[in-house]
Amino acid sequence: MTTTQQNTVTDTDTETVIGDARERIDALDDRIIGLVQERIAVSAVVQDARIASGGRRVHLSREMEIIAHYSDALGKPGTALAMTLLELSRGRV
Ligand SMILES: O=C(O)C(=O)C[C@]1(C(=O)O)C=C[C@@H](O)C=C1
Repeated sequence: MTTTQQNTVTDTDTETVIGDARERIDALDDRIIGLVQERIAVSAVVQDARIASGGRRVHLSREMEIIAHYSDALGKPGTALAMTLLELSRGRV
């Protein structure tokens, strides 16, 4: 096998690895989006119940717990992710 042929095989393998991994990423992203949509719906149940009983939409101490949970698990970007999830779930404050 010549060097050029070896490189061709290697390039094909690389494309297969990348293509397969990207399919898995796309499938994971679909599941993550589904989970985010589910989170938004469950959060609405909590907010609606609180508002119906005379409370407010926003519960800051609970938000601090959620942000801490994400930042403990994922570091500083976890904070941004938690804040994005909260904004998606209760709108902008
Ligand atoms: O856990 C609550 O009390 C909620 O209302 C849910 C939720 C959330 O999406 O996590 C939404 C708004 C509140 O400010 C805090 C948290």
